[in-house]
Amino acid sequence: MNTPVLNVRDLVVEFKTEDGAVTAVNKVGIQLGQGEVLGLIGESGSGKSVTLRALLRLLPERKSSISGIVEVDGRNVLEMSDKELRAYRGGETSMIFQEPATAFDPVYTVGFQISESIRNHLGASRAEARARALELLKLVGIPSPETRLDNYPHEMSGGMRQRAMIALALASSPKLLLADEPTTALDATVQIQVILLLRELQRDLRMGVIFVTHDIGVAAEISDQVAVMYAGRIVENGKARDVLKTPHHPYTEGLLSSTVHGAKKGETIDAIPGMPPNLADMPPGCAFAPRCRYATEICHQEKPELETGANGRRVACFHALEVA
Ligand SMILES: Nc1ncnc2c1ncn2[C@@H]1O[C@H](COP(=O)(O)OP(=O)(O)OP(=O)(O)O)[C@@H](O)[C@H]1O
Repeated sequence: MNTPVLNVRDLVVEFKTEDGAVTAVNKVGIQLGQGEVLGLIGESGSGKSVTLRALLRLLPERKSSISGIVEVDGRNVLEMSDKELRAYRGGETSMIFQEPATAFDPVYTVGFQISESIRNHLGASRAEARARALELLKLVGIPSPETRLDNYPHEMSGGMRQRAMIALALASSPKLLLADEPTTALDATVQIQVILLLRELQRDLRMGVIFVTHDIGVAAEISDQVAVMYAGRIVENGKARDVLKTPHHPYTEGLLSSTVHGAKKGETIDAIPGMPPNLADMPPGCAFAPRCRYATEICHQEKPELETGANGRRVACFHALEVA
């Protein structure tokens, strides 16, 4: 791997709930090189969003705890002071969301908000920041950017707002971009355009990107490496083309065959029977065992570790060879 921009080790996130403590993210490790895209996939509730939020320490402080190592560009985010965190969020690391309304304040123009971010993070003058904001709107392919600079968020279409949010995320020249299903709310053609745009920007700007998606096709399109999450753990990780072509974990295999069957967002995945476990009541062995057609006795008793094999592929399954 080239210079690592992100090094995550043993990341654990616990929430205090009425049912007791639940571990939403369990010993997650991620290595991401400069200019590399990681596609993070898994069913709803598997811990993808919580992982991204943990990387920005955007979790309810009193109701959650984070431990492990999160190094961005060599600095441990979990040890940053409040002041350092304010500079880091939307600075070295930016995030884009499914719904741009979460990123923009409705009472200010888009241009003003992008300029403010440039001024805060890069210390530019007002005029410089506005000129750079204009460049960014052009870069993300917004037509008539001079006019659009003075638009309020609600004056833009969904696809355009999404592009504007990407411009906002790029305002600080981040090293790491976290994208949480940024195209799910868009219709299919706009989705493809936004994904191609992100891919192009990421290559040109050499950013590390974590891209969360339900959609295996999107993951295959955009990712260099893929990590598959199940019940808070990474169960498989490796080069995108290897993992998506020959999965070694039964869960990845199930996700892939459900895509082949044409399951769309919101449809039940018929290739994987049953439901993910309740985090407050986890089975003693492998969390996937109750739904797994390969499961044997050991799977119901012991948790498989994430083992590294050939080509850097990591898999947590006693039956990985059989699946492969
Ligand atoms: N503030 C919270 N308090 C308690 N539990 C939480 C909190 N936020 C998330 N969780 C739990 O953490 C688990 C992981 O949630 P997360 O949102 O990361 O899943 P996800 O994989 O991103 O799903 P989706 O694709 O639906 O966004 C879920 O079981 C969720 O209920």
